[in-house]
Amino acid sequence: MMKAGRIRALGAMSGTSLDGVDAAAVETDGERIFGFGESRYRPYSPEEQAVLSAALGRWPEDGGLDAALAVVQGAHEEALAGFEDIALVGFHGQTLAHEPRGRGTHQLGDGDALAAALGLPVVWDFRSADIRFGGEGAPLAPFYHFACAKWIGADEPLAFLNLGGVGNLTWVDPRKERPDEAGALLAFDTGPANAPINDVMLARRGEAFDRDGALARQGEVAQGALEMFLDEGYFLKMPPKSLDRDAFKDMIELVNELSDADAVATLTGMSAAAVLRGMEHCPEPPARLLVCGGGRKNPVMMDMLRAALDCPVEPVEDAGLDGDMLEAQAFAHLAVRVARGLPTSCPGTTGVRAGVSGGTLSRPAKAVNEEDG
Ligand SMILES: Nc1ncnc2c1ncn2[C@@H]1O[C@H](COP(=O)(O)OP(=O)(O)OP(=O)(O)O)[C@@H](O)[C@H]1O
Ligand SMILES: CC(=O)N[C@H]1[C@@H]2OC[C@@H](O2)[C@@H](O)[C@@H]1O[C@H](C)C(=O)O
Repeated sequence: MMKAGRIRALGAMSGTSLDGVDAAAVETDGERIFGFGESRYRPYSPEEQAVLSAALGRWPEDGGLDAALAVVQGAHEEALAGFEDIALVGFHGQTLAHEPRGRGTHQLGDGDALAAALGLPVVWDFRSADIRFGGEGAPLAPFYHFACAKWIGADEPLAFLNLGGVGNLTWVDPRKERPDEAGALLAFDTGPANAPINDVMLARRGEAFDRDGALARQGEVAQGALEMFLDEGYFLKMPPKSLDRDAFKDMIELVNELSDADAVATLTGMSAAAVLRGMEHCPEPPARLLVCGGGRKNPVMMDMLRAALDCPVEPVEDAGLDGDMLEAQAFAHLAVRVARGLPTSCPGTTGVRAGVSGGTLSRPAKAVNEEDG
């Protein structure tokens, strides 16, 4: 087990939107952030996206994943090569399926092979242990959000919202010492965020997403469809709770009869409404809501949140953080926690029975020999 001490770790995240791999370096001891390093975005090509898309929903035992695995490994090797002074890598992998109370969770990726390719120790498979101990396996960024809250000097409760393919919310009390202390964190997936908008944009317009909310701005939210969406049982469940990317795929049918602009406006309204429902679970009103992920660049979605919330709704950049790289940084920070045997989830974040340190550490043969000597 690694001793306490600050190191430069590199994290990689490829999210549910299947757009590419984010890689970012963080100086951290797994408890505190000391600074941020370089970052890189390595997009998936349309061909690679098609291979990954075809693999969504598959489990390791289903087989037939060789082509998708080659895409994930190749893209990560490119994304992670050439960073300087890195001591440890956190490799999230590409989520293909997530059924915490069913078959488990599946992040495609081979940490042994990545460790060998990079010549660096790699922590991977972050979510399985949490599920084995009764947790949702997600979200895992909250322990990093706690460190971010300390880094920005917050002294009252605040919330982080990630608007990726799926949305997730973390309420943080930075007055606590540790993230796994009772009452320090409450986190859960809010609902779909950009995934259904992207799906409709692609099907109807041949475009990957609704840039700057331009189409949603021209439409109106269909209230009937919005109410039917909010009747979903997921919104009645108490947190912690987590979602598969396509858990709400059928919601697209609710907007089938609408014009393109009204359909996209309504899906944008649904994502915002899901967040607003989630905000009701905060133990205390947060002083501010800091938003990361691609959805913070959608002014229509941001304005819907602002119109309904009492607290400021800001992109995380307003607090000096990088909203494109926050999740990649999270897996760098979490990798250090795993190497030190510190928990990466707790009852407040995933519903796991007690704090658990997830993840598997793979060392390249060379590093093992050096340590032995
Ligand atoms: N300028 C923009 N205007 C509107 N939407 C945008 C803009 N830029 C990005 N997005 C949305 O954000 C999405 C990408 O978000 P992000 O990279 O945070 O997702 P992810 O990390 O793949 O998802 P997750 O966090 O669920 O794993 C895009 O697919 C798009 O829908
Ligand atoms: C199973 C899985 O990959 N979940 C992702 C996904 O994308 C957003 C949301 O759903 C969140 O639960 C999680 O990612 C972030 C990084 C997390 O674990 O905090």
